[in-house]
Amino acid sequence: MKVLIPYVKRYRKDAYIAIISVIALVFATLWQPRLLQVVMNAILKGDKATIFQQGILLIGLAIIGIIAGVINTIYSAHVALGVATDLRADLYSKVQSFAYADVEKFSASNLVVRMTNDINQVQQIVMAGFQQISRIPLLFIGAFILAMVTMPQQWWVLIGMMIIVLGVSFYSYKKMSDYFGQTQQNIEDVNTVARENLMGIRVVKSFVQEPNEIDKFSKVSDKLTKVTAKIGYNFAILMPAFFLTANIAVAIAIYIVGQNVTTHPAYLAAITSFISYLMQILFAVINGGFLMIAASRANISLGRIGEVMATTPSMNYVQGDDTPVSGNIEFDHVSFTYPGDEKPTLKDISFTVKAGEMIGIVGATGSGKTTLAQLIARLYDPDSGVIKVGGVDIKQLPEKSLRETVAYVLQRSTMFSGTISANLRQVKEDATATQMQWAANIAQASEFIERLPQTYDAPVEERSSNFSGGQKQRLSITRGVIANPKILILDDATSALDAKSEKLVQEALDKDLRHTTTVVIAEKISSIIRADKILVMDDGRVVGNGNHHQLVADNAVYQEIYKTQKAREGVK
Ligand SMILES: Nc1ncnc2c1ncn2[C@@H]1O[C@H](COP(=O)(O)OP(=O)(O)OP(=O)(O)O)[C@@H](O)[C@H]1O
Repeated sequence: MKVLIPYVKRYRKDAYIAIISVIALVFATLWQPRLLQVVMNAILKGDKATIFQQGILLIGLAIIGIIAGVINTIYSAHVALGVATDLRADLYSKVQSFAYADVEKFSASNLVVRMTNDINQVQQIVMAGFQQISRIPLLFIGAFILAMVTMPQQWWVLIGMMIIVLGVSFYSYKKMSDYFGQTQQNIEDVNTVARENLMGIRVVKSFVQEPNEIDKFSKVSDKLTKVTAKIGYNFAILMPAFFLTANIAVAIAIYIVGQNVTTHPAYLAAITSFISYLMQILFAVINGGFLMIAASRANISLGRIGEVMATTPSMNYVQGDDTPVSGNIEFDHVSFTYPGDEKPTLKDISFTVKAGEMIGIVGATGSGKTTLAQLIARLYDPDSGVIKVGGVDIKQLPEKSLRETVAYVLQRSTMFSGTISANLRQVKEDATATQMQWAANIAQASEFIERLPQTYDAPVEERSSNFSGGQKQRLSITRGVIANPKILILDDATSALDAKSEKLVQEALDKDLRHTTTVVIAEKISSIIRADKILVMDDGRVVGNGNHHQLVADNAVYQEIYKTQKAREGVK
């Protein structure tokens, strides 16, 4: 909970108002039974002046209580909303500072739950805290003292009731907070299964996986139901147990005091007041318990938020001015192991590419092509060796320089929801309509964009679901080339394009991005056949480096790939 203090301090004024108003509310609540007692006594005595005077006071006190309650709710909400908004913003900034590997470590969906569900829990506890935290002890102690003062002879009823009520509550709340901890985990499991299913709904439908998916979902959902039902049973027992205890205490008090009412009529007023205080004590205990449960849930959430906040990004960029670099690439004895893996994925890789050259990367699936490309874009840092871009170690390049130099187009990269132009302007802020057209022409995207009613201002849905696979790839290539990068990496980025379109993209790249170094990862040799240099990868190593003719002549792995594809596709 310490994490919250600096955030609450930012809303100091609202917090003070919330606390002062809650004190006024408690005062009004505690004083009402006392006044009622006075009014009742006056009624019994027929003292009209006191009835009138104290009656007005009673109404005034009730109004103060209502106003204080409203003010407290408003200002508690100000603090809670403010804290949640700031915490969410900080968490989001923190995640933005993460390296790709850090995001992978937590998983994207897990981070989303922390930024939404967990922040929500914290917001609720801050709200409840400012509404209840001072109210509960003040009400509890105040009502206890006033009940004692009102009917000191009934002290044992009060103490007896407190022991039973506190005992029952302690036992039940302890049990319930365990269940609430489990619920949190179960909700997360239900979320994960549902999200995975909905994101992969096409696969689910095409493989007729609905029954299996329903089965998977039912299992996690049943677990959640069971724990929730247990909480329900506990509540079902707890509430009547509380009220039974309170009612027994009240009944005992009435029985004992009732015997004296005929001789001491003032006891009637006192017992009314005494019962009100008993109810207030009960209210304090019940609310205190709920607050404890909410606090333990929020504590779990705060722990999860704190874990993200305490993570130091595994990659840092040097600060400094934008350093323009050329499109040369150099790998010098680079090896890389994925975090958590034992064996390296890339082993001792060395090669150089001159600015403006085209380099192809081929190799069996899983041989490390994408991993190598990711290292050029510095999504990961190598375990050993040096990667240079434009002659500069990429670890010495400010992030902005690297991003401006290297554009990375993935096979399944999606656009952000918004419009096509907004996506392009994320890469090149000041992109003009002509520049967008230029980029779309290269990617063979202008034809379908210009057929859309709003052309470049056409909407892009979440995960670009309103575009076909081929259109998504063309849009991604458009985004990749819009800023005229020094290095363009196309990671299987034309796989969904027909042969004719792919050829047109290649020709446009050759013509319009003549000075750009192009790194093309492809399954098909036809996509890289014209490259200045082709790297052949096998099990994390570069086992061939040359142009197509050289490799066909002397590289066994390349010959094998070429032969297989030639037979299948008729590659010349
Ligand atoms: N994020 C990751 N964490 C751990 N291991 C990974 C990760 N990404 C890839 N790998 C592993 O690294 C190896 C190389 O993967 P990579 O994606 O670089 O191969 P690739 O040659 O591009 O394959 P493909 O042609 O199928 O795309 C594989 O064995 C893969 O399982």
